[in-house]
Amino acid sequence: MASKTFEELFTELQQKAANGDPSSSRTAQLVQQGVHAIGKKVVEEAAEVWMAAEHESDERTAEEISQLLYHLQVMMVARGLTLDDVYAHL
Ligand SMILES: N=c1c2ncn([C@@H]3O[C@H](COP(=O)(O)OP(=O)(O)OP(=O)(O)O)[C@@H](O)[C@H]3O)c2ncn1[C@@H]1O[C@H](COP(=O)(O)O)[C@@H](O)[C@H]1O
Repeated sequence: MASKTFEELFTELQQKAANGDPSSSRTAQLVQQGVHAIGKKVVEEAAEVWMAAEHESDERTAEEISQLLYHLQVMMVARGLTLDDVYAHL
């Protein structure tokens, strides 16, 4: 059972970006650093997904995918995109 849905996480991240303290919120910290820093994390996490899928367990692969999805959501928030903006292309 998921502890939160993709949509619930996105709403939480929008709130953290708007009101969060960068000293305690990873999201607020990343948004403050900007799209260049967030982009580097997206690429890093994508590579970790690839390596986990080829060489590690299902659990580790799922964990890396969750971290990639988190950083993609942070990028969306930093760019002011909504979930609907992305869903329109799915
Ligand atoms: N789902 C996540 C999540 N997934 C991944 N991460 C971050 O991504 C990191 C994983 O990347 P790495 O393995 O590269 O970790 P790292 O080496 O410590 O990262 P760097 O300092 O090198 O960038 C974790 O340490 C977290 O900082 C997340 N940070 C927050 N969330 C959720 O986002 C919500 C808001 O969190 P805060 O903004 O921190 O309040 C909460 O529900 C959190 O559970």
